Amino acid sequence: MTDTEIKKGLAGVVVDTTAISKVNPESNSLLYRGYPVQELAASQPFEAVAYLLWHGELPTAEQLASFEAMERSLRSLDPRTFALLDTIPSDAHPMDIVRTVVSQLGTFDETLHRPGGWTDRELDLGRSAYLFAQLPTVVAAVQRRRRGQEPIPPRDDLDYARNFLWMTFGELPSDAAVDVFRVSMVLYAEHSFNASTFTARVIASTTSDLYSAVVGAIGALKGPLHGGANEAVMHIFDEIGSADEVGAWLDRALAEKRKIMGFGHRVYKHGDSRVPTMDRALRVLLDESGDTGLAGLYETLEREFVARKGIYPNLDYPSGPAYRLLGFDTEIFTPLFIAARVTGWTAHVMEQAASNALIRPLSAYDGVDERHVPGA
Ligand SMILES: CC(=O)SCCNC(=O)CCNC(=O)[C@H](O)C(C)(C)COP(=O)(O)OP(=O)(O)OC[C@H]1O[C@@H](n2cnc3c(N)ncnc32)[C@H](O)[C@@H]1OP(=O)(O)O
Ligand SMILES: O=C([O-])CC(=O)C(=O)O
Repeated sequence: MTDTEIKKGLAGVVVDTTAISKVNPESNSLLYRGYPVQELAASQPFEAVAYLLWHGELPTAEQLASFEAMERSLRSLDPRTFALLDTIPSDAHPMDIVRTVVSQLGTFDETLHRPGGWTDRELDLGRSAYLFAQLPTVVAAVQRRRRGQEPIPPRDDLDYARNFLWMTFGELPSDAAVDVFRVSMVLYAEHSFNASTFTARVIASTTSDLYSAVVGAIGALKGPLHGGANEAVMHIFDEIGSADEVGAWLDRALAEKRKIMGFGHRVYKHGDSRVPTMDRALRVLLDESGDTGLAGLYETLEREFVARKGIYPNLDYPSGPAYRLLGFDTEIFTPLFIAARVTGWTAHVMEQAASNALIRPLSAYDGVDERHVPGA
């Protein structure tokens, strides 16, 4: 061992600068390119937020129209993607399926077939738009396949949020419900150096390509300590059953030292900046559905856990029940997070490339002392 101070999990370590988002735990705020996320969630289509993250400015009306037209033109899946989906076990986890498809999309990109141009910004903007447009079609197809349903082709008369829901369910919910979905996408889009974004930046730092960075980021997002928590929240709800059971369930879970999914955060210690906005959005769906059982469970678990531990919900806590009320399978919740976060990941890949240094920290060795192979 050396005397070097080890920051396990890189907690509190500042590894680089970023101009993409600012997470401020003191003021409980989150800015995308300087704009409070709440203002973006209240006013912007998700397409405009993607554009903002990549370009640094909100689009003009003309820029938005041209970006939307491009996005709509890139939505259809290649027949080879359907063929790939047919080879994957139908009960494979949707995160693994989406990760595999993104990997395949990288192989379709002929600009990557030879070294050179792997980190070109103009090409990366095109690749980012392509993934942004393809992921809803992929996730919707994966959701439908789980239910034994045929995929529904994209509709270029619908915006991102409406088209996503249309391709998944073959019908559109109320405008209020569509808006809840749009808000969730905006809130999930970006969050500085979280584990999956950092993974993407590590991969980009080797001057590898953007698809490889996104595939790695998906792997990091899958874990329940990170993005997988929105799925895990609903497993916990299903395990508890009803509000009446919360107290006894929580006592048992805490005695067993279980982590309660959807609570806690590495950076925010007084609550997640995005939760009030997502909580209001969830309440729209709870009111629409009249599901008092789910509302009671959601409120009681939060109240009882905060009272016992003083640890607050993160974004995954209200998002889980919101996605259930929108009609998605629990295992599709984290793929929805992928579709949103691909905007932030790719913005970070381009930022890393623009000012690159190979990311390669040190470790302190604590294994056995030097020894020798007998007879060598
Ligand atoms: C979009 C996102 O990725 S947000 C995060 C989503 N993840 C989750 O919701 C999973 C549940 N939460 C957690 O596991 C943690 O809060 C994390 C991983 C998110 C952040 O954790 P860290 O900053 O590493 O803190 P750490 O896990 O060390 O927790 C500190 C203490 O609070 C406790 N704690 C933190 N979160 C929780 C929780 N959800 N349930 C129970 N105890 C918790 C820990 O057990 C630990 O207690 P101890 O000091 O007595 O050992
Ligand atoms: O910032 C983090 O560590 C996790 C998180 O909330 C996110 O990625 O949205």
